[in-house]
Amino acid sequence: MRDGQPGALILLRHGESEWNATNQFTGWVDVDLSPKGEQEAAAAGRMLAERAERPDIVHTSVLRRAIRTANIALDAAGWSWLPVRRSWRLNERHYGALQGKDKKATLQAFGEEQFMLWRRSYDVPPPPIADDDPYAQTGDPRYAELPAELLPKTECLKDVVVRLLPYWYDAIVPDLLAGKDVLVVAHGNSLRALVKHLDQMSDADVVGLNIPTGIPLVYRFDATLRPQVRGGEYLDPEAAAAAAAAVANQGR
Ligand SMILES: O=C(O)[C@H](O)COP(=O)(O)O
Repeated sequence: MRDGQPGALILLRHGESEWNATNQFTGWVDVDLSPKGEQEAAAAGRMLAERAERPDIVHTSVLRRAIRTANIALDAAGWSWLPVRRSWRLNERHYGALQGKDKKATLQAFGEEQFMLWRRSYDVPPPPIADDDPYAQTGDPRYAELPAELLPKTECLKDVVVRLLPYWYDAIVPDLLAGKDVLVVAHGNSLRALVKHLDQMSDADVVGLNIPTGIPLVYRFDATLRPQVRGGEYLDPEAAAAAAAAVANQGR
């Protein structure tokens, strides 16, 4: 918390999930952290305690890999008592009919161009998931109050920007402008959407942006909420660069 200037924003992608480890498209499927992911979450918490502002409030998606990452990191930092809010608007991008599919097999079946269009293009969503697909969210009680037209069956990154921004402006920006430091624990593509917005990246440039698991990324702002450093500052920049390159190469 600080006087007269916006608080800091700390972004944290969940630790490695079970399906990151097995290289499967995940999206809204509610997989757990892998043992390595639990370790990454604890290490992120220790890094935060040593090198970052203590947040005044924490936000997570409603997916357990983000929720558990936040819990483990906060516990490791000694901050388990912090208030936490959750929203589906911070969820991973819905990966449509690709949810559950092996990334390498998908690359081999559809080729590099189509694979990368689905993974990284700004406005081409994967095919929609069928309601009776075992990896669809049909009947999931956590989305029961969402009107059917808001519950996605697939999303491109542009769709994520559109559903994320109301939460950004209504739930996060007021705290930042009040000088509070905010931790957001979310996902590779929901954080890509947020970083695109913060850095005013072009649709073309965001294609090359990859967010590593478990390494806190800190944004500090000027009075008009423009980032002081474009792209923010990773607390472990070398590890972040290596891990982001590994994310970019998934499937190969
Ligand atoms: O949902 C997923 O599969 C991952 O969390 C993000 O995957 P991507 O890096 O292939 O978009």
